[in-house]
Amino acid sequence: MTLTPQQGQDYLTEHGIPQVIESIMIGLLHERPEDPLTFMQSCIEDTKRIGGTKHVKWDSFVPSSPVSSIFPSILGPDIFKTEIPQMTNQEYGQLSTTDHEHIEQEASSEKTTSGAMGSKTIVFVIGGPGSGKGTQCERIVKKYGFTHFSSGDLLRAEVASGSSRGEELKAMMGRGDLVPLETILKLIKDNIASQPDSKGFLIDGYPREVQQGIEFEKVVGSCTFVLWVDVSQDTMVKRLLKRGETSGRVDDNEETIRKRLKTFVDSTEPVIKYYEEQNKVKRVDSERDVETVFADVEKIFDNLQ
Ligand SMILES: Nc1ncnc2c1ncn2[C@@H]1O[C@H](COP(=O)(O)OP(=O)(O)O)[C@@H](O)[C@H]1O
Ligand SMILES: O=c1ccn([C@@H]2O[C@H](COP(=O)(O)OP(=O)(O)O)[C@@H](O)[C@H]2O)c(=O)[nH]1
Repeated sequence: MTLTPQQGQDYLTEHGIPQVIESIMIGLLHERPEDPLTFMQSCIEDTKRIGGTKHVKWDSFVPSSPVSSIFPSILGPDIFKTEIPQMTNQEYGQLSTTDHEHIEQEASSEKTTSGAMGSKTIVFVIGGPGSGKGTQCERIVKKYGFTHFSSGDLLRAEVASGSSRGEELKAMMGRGDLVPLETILKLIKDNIASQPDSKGFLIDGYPREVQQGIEFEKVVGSCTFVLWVDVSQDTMVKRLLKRGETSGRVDDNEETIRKRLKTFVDSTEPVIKYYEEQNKVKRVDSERDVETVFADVEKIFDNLQ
């Protein structure tokens, strides 16, 4: 069969191949491994594990990314005639050179947190919007004394602080989009570092996408298990609309709720699959009343003691 150049290009683009190859090249340039073939092989395996080429970002194969902005310029913007893949929400590309340098410094200092975590318990609490994550976390904190960080609350505090990023973050959250990985990871990492005596951490509403989990485990520490607060979409919508009557949240409205549910299905459900493959997921059925759900949560945490 004869293949026109256009058909060839379409085939590659449809399967997300140029982005993956570019990302692998960026990873190779950053890491310069002695055995590049093994490195490339593990990038392909990672791509399969995170659910396919569409989940690969430009810095997916760069440990403690983001890296220096020199990489895109080394490769040139038109390799394979595609755009250089940007970090989530194209945020990285919009930052200034000074921001890039600052983030790079932060990324290297992030590596130090990892050792300090030792064998502390880290629980990722995952579930759709309004599934009851915060409600169960509150009870876990009371009974088991863990330190609770809600990623959404950290972002809302950042917005409320009036920082320069606040308005941008507010707009992203108002649309039900995910904020850039680096932003939320830095907030969580700094908060964890501020609690050196904690016996363990509940990270509520994070990771929202597989790459967030991978980066967290690289720079902070290994996740002990994932608590999956599972409930139907109908129930989530009902609870969120009810919460919206008093929460004052910009995203507790029908249109944004629909978008958040889609983000959950597209980006966060693969996280559950990723950790299920590592046998790390503990599911609770949150369709029932709060105390009945918590009775199941207690069984999980009692087993940790
Ligand atoms: N098991 C439950 N049964 C009924 N309502 C619940 C239950 N769990 C949480 N809620 C209510 O649903 C809403 C969303 O819960 P929340 O904990 O804020 O969810 P999330 O943190 O997952 O967004 C809140 O108004 C909460 O009071
Ligand atoms: O790691 C995170 C956590 C939250 N968000 C943003 O914050 C919003 C609210 O998140 P939260 O966890 O507070 O709410 P939920 O939707 O789970 O009730 C999300 O829709 C996202 O826009 C994000 O981008 N990354």
